[in-house]
Order: sequence, then C-alpha cells, then structure tokens
Amino acid sequence: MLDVHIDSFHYQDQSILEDISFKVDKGEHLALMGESGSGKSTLLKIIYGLLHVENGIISWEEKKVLGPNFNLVPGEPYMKYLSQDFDLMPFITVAENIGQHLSVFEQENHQQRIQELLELIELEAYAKTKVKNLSGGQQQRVALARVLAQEPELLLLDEPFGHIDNFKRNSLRRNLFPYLKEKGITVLTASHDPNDVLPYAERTLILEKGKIIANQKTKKLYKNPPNYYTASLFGEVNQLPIKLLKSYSEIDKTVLIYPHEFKVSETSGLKVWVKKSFFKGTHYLIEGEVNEETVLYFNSNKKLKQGDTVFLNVSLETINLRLQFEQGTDS
Ligand SMILES: Nc1ncnc2c1ncn2[C@@H]1O[C@H](COP(=O)(O)OP(=O)(O)OP(=O)(O)O)[C@@H](O)[C@H]1O
Repeated sequence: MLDVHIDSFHYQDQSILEDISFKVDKGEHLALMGESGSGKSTLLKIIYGLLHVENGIISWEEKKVLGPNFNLVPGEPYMKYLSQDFDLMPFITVAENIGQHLSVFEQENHQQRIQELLELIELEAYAKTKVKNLSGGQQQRVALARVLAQEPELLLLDEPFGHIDNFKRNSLRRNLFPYLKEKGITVLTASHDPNDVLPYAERTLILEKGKIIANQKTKKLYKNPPNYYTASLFGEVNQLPIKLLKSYSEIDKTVLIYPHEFKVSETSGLKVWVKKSFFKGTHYLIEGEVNEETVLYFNSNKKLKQGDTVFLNVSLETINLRLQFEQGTDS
C-alpha cells in the first residue's frame, strides 16, 4: 500500500500542497485530477522522491520512501515515474532506448521483452529508428515502454498521453491500463482527460489549489460530484437552482446537472430558448437560455435553430441523488 501524508509543500514562499493525506491499495489505479497548476505533478514528484518535503511521510508497503536528501539518484527500484519530459536518449534507436532499462541479469530475454513492449506501445515498425527522428507522441510512447521495461510495483504517470493524437490515444489506453491491471501494478495517473480516468481508474482524487477536495470511487464521483469544480473536470455541467427545475420545491439550493441528463420535450417542462448548437459527432450540445438570464447546456439528437423554444425535463431521481451528496471523501 502507498501511504501519503504531506502537511505542506512550498516553492520559495508559495504554498503548493497542503494537508495531503491518502492511501492507494496494492494493484489499485488512482487518478489525480485537477485544473492546471493544482499540484498534480508536484505531488507525483514528491512521491517519486524528486522533491523533498519537510513535513510529511511517504511510505510504500510500510517502508519510508526516501527523498532527494537521502538518495543521490532519485527514485526507488520498485517505483517508476513517467514525467512530462520524456528523458530519452535521442541518438540511439527505439529498441536500444527500451533495452537500456532492462535488467542486465536477464540478457537472454531482452529481445522478447523489447518486442512485447513495442507491441504494447504499437511501435514495432520503429524498433530501429533513432529516437530523434520520432514525433513527440511517438517519443512519449517510447518513454512509456522504458518505465515499464522492468515491471515496477508502483507506477506514476504524469499526463501519459498528453502528446499522443486521439487516433492512437484510444487504442493505447485500451492496451496499457488492462495490461497494468493484469500485472497487479499500482498506478497513479495525473490527467486532465476524463477518457483516461472514467473507464480505468477505480478511484479518483481531486486537487484544487493544492488541497484534496474529493477522494472517491470514480463512478460515484462522476454520478455524484461534490461541487461544480469536480463535475466540470469530467466535462460540461450546469449548476442550477432547484426551483428552476421543480418550481414547487421549497429548498433553496443549486444542483449539478450534466447536459445528457436533460430530456427534451416539445410540450412541457422548463422553457428554454436556443442560442447555439455545437455538433459533437454523436449529438448536438445546445446552449440555451432560461428567463433571459440563466444559460444552460443540454444534449439534443438533432440540430436546433437559434430562437427555437424547447422544454427540458430532468428526473426527480437525478435531483434527489445530487441533493443527497454532502461530503467529498470516502477513502
Ligand atoms: N520549479 C518550480 N518552482 C516554482 N514554482 C513551481 C515549480 N514547479 C511548479 N510550480 C508551481 O506549482 C504549482 C503546481 O504546479 P504543478 O506542475 O504541480 O501543477 P499541475 O496540476 O501538475 O499542472 P499541469 O496540469 O499544468 O501539469 C503551479 O502554481 C506552478 O506554477
């Protein structure tokens, strides 16, 4: 188990992380989400031992992880970190870059392991290509193979697909995350992209301005986000007064409603004037306005024209579910 306690971490006199405390079970996949600058990379760097924390303890399997003040070369043998800079050797080939990270004691298996990793990152055709001749996305895939070369127990991934195009990203995710699960590798993935998180991470931790504001099972967090910030990390979301949705309600609160949770009717419900339609492939995202003041977003199967009027309904079940939510952590 990974056990992280950081009372505080500062760069110069700027506080970056505060009161960070969480555990990750062996074999579990935890996602770290948060807006840019919320401290995700800093947290991964501390766990890996690149940054020293005065007030805090990181331990893996009940053994303290030593930071840069103790380890001349950062990192522990059981842990690997994929940073946003790839740290590759540009003048040697892809296969050689991967081979450099394999154990010298298992020379006879090197070719087979390199081939297995090349298949995983879908770069078999580039085995003999010098890394300097690869695109940014291809280099990121080589960096991924390097951190996996000697299977770590704990893997820290910082935006692992940030440089990779959508076309490859989807198949890589589908290859990589089940592979890590099968091998029982504990994973922490920092990402902005809900597609990296929703299908793969059992639990998600949300950072806002260096503090943990939620740490929950991913599905539960998505279905019941504690606040607008969390929900908006997963995509478009509306924050609306309940009274707007259920006029008889006596509760003076707002609820979070995802665009797909609205059902469009032509006859009854909340009256909305269409302002804009955005084509999203599977549907249209519609920007609408209520009472000439509240802007909201909902999904529609067909394009709607500016000035059209539609009626929106949201189920009582959804509203009740959102109202039940009171706290943000259940680690
Ligand atoms: N070496 C540094 N010196 C001073 N401040 C830094 C340094 N590195 C990061 N910071 C600051 O620390 C804060 C957190 O940065 P961090 O890179 O951890 O955020 P992040 O959530 O990973 O962002 P992103 O998603 O953009 O990668 C930011 O305000 C950043 O400006």
